[in-house]
Amino acid sequence: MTSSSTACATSTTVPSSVTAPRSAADVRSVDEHLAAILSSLTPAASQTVSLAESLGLVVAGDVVARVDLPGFDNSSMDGYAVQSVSLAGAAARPVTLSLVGEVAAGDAPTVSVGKGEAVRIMTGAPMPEGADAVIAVEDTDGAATGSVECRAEAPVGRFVRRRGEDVAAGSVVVRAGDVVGPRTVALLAASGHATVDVVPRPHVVVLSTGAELVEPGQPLGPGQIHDSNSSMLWAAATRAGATAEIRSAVGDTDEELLAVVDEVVGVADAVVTSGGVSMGAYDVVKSALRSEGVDFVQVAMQPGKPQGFGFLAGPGGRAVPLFALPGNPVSSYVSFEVFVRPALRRLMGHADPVRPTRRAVLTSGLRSVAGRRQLARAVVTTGADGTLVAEPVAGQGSHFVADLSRANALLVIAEDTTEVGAGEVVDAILLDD
Ligand SMILES: Nc1nc2c(c(=O)[nH]1)N[C@H]1C(S)=C(S)[C@@H](COP(=O)(O)OP(=O)(O)OC[C@H]3O[C@@H](n4cnc5c(N)ncnc54)[C@H](O)[C@@H]3O)O[C@H]1N2
Ligand code: MOO
Repeated sequence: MTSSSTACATSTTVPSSVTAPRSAADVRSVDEHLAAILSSLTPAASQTVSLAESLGLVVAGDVVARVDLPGFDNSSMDGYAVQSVSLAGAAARPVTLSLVGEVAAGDAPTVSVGKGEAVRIMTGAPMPEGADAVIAVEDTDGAATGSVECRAEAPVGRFVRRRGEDVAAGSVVVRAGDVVGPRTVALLAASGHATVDVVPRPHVVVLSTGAELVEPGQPLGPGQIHDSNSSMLWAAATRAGATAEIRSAVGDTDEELLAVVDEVVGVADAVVTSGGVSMGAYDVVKSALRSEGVDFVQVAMQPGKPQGFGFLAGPGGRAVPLFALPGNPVSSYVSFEVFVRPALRRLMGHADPVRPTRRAVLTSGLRSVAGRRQLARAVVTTGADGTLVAEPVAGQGSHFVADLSRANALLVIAEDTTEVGAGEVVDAILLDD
């Protein structure tokens, strides 16, 4: 593997900001580290995908309607297409019209409607020539042949859906930057599109390191633990909109890790590792990848202090971003939320890739280390008056997986705050989309 300093990609280049000057003692603020990551990434080149593959993706260019919507004047009711004048006074004294034909949805009408005549018509069927209104079947005797007795008037345009009244052919229906949702898909399909140009999902490879790790479900030996970070990061990447795969946990030697990394840069648009980034004797990610273009820094946050980020040289000069997250499960998750999710959303073309914060009232106080932004796990609920209420989970240590699992929010306690009391209002990042 070559150093990323020589890497170069068409859509992703290695920017100077990745290695931008840091604050004293190699400590970066959360905002500095996030800004360095985001400014180094650009959205992937667009791809044309079927509507079935487009859900949740960002539209790459304006889309123009190929047809008018509705495409033709048609009835919004099952009933009879008539000339409005034929039914003058019908509310007071029923009027009988002669039935001259029938038109169903999907038919091309062959009859026209004159004064004193009616054509039986179904919802969505094209209006026959000459008709300018529809009387609903409920206001008639419901006849299918011969003549129909009508007991209501039908002003011009009654129950008629006009061609182009929703969308005119040639007008923009979906804009670049829109995120495809169920309603977008409906509009694209209705306006003549089977495919759409989108920014594709990045493919994320998740790698966990540590000789103590055993696959979930396997028996544990002395000192061993189940690898929970791989599943967690896979799920988080998938939830963020990426596709993701797990490579089995890697041991604690540089050679092992480098061999796996060398292989995955061929298939990954981003690599996320967990573990091996702090000060220990076996912190393999740091020791193996430092010389491969990954920058290891301390970020002024808790949890998630040790972080690595950089670009690996992939095939064809592709620069593949690598996020080296700390191994403690809570630190790993919080790091993903704070740095990796926004990065993946940036690669996917989202204009604002960072989750918004909401204001929430604390139910109990929290202490925080001076100089570090704390991202405390909490359960946020909506109070009776609509305000958000945040209950910090009991276990705020980086190993409390059960409390992490219960939480649905991260509370942001600023770097210069060492204590917040019950009843105070704090910023909360809600984690469930
Ligand atoms: N002397 C110091 N020690 C530590 C420091 C420090 O500044 N000086 N920082 C601490 C902080 S903060 C963190 S966070 C951790 C980060 O450690 P690593 O990223 O090197 O992670 P490991 O040592 O590999 O593991 C830490 C912890 O997490 C468990 N782990 C690791 N991978 C997984 C996984 N895939 N699934 C579940 N659990 C995992 C591992 O067994 C350890 O218990 O360093 C502190 N130490
Ligand atoms: O910062 Mo570590 O990530 O506290 O647990």
